[in-house]
Amino acid sequence: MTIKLSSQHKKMSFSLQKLKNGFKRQGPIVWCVLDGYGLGKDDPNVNPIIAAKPTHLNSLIDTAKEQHLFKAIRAHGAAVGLPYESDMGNSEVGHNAMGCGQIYHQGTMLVDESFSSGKMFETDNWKKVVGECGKHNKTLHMFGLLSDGNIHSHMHQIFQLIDGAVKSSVKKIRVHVLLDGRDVPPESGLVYINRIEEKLASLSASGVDGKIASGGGRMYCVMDRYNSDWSIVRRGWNMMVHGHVEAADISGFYPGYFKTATEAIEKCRQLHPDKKDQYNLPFVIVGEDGKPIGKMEDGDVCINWNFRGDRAVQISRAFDEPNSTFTFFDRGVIPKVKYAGLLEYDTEVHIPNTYLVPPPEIHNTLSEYTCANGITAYAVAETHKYGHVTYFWNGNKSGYVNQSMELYECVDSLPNSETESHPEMKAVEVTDKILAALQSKKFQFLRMNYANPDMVGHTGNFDSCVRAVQCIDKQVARLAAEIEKQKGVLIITADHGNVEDKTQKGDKTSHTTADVLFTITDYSYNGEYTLVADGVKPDGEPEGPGLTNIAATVLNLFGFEAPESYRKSLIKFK
Ligand SMILES: O=C(O)[C@@H](CO)OP(=O)(O)O
Ligand SMILES: [Mn+2]
Ligand SMILES: [Mn+2]
Repeated sequence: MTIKLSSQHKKMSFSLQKLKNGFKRQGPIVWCVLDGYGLGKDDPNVNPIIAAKPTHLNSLIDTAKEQHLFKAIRAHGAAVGLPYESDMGNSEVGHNAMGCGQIYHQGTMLVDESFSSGKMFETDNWKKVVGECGKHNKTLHMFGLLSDGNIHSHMHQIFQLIDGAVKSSVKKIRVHVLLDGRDVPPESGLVYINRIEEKLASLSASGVDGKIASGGGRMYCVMDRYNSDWSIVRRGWNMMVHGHVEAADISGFYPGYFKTATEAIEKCRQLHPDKKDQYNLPFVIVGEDGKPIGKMEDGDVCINWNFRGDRAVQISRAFDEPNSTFTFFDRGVIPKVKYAGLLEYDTEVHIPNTYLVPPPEIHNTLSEYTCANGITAYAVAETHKYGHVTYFWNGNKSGYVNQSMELYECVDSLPNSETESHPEMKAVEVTDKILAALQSKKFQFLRMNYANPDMVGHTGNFDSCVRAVQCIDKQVARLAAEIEKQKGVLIITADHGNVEDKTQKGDKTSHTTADVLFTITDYSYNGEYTLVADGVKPDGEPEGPGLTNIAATVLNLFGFEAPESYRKSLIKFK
């Protein structure tokens, strides 16, 4: 697929032209994202959505289909700025795409480009960080998600970093591995461990001592997001920086300190067969003398190889910030380590201080246009997805676009570990919040995210997935009833697939490449428009439709022409 890219640097004026035909919807417009709700097979044995029989959602979809206000749209691969058609969608690229109406080369693509051209290895930051490490014979530490899921990280990029470090004369590398099991099969960790161990062993031919120094599951060590649970970051910090496993994670059966990563993972699986890679207990590798082989020392360097920001921000703060602002846990004696992220993770508050590849510069977001054109906006989600409808939505910037025009609200999530047993999560409370916002009549444009289909989808548990879908079905009915009362518009879509493709065995935990639904329920619909017909591409575009076409569609519903730089609206006026 050839994709015309948005200019990365062009800034536009934000005032919009009114539609020439005078069309405009008066009521509130609500954009509801069902996170991870893809269009799957019509088979209740593999698709929890079919098994759940979501009657309210189905009836909204059926009506939209009759009115030609329903489409299946693309949410993966090139349509959201990812390098390969085999790349499943994810929340970052999906919410970026929905929130900016344009296709940008996403982080992983920018990393691939700057690694393969060799550009990154010539940058001042690379020389300052890794070059100096080689020159002064210090240890290079590297950590991140050990995976080729291409959502937070990719193995081939990790290997390219290692090769680059060897070329820059680094002689000692210590790797801290976070097991995935969420973007790749749930118990595939040892496959990736073997691959990286082989790679590290091959370095000895060049006189480089490379070893795994510590590790643990991504959802239990390091990769928290949106300040949901700082103990996850603390556990990871202690194992990676201090070579220390916390007492609560140690038992007679699982001593926490091991000779090899494989031994640690196998022990953990015996102890907790239900936990799988994502929740693997932390482990630290020790040498013959029983001492950790990869504690961080003054003068060492540490690279975070994850390119995606949400789960990289908190650990970056732990490395970068002084005690005066970092109050989340006691970091102990902090070694003077030079830290670099693969990308800049938050482009508004600039986290981390040092990064290796410039991130996508997402300009001209929908929020900038709505704020500039007098449209008041509201956003809500529970903690696990709060940043998705704010930070990702606004192009990886964490603050408000215009606080006098917007309100963002967050409902506290339950801990991750309770998602499987409480698949209802906080959907009721999120709905309560948006209903209150609607009833306040303060907002014209309201967006929200139901976390359940995605978060429960990641547990792989089929029955929990069915309950998750049934729960959001009820909540969507509550939401729709209020929007109907206010003669507003309800848009339902999803950022990528996940929940629609599961097994009874529970061994499918990842996102998918499925298309997602796009449905408009317009409670003052009078046949004035439809969506572009099936098989027809949005105006003059070579491909599509996809998530990036929604923003222009929404601006049309507000009575505006979409800006030139946006992917085309899906609306056809009669
Ligand atoms: O949990 C996450 O970090 C990702 C999967 O790695 O899911 P999502 O993109 O839906 O946030
Ligand atoms: Mn998502
Ligand atoms: Mn997900």
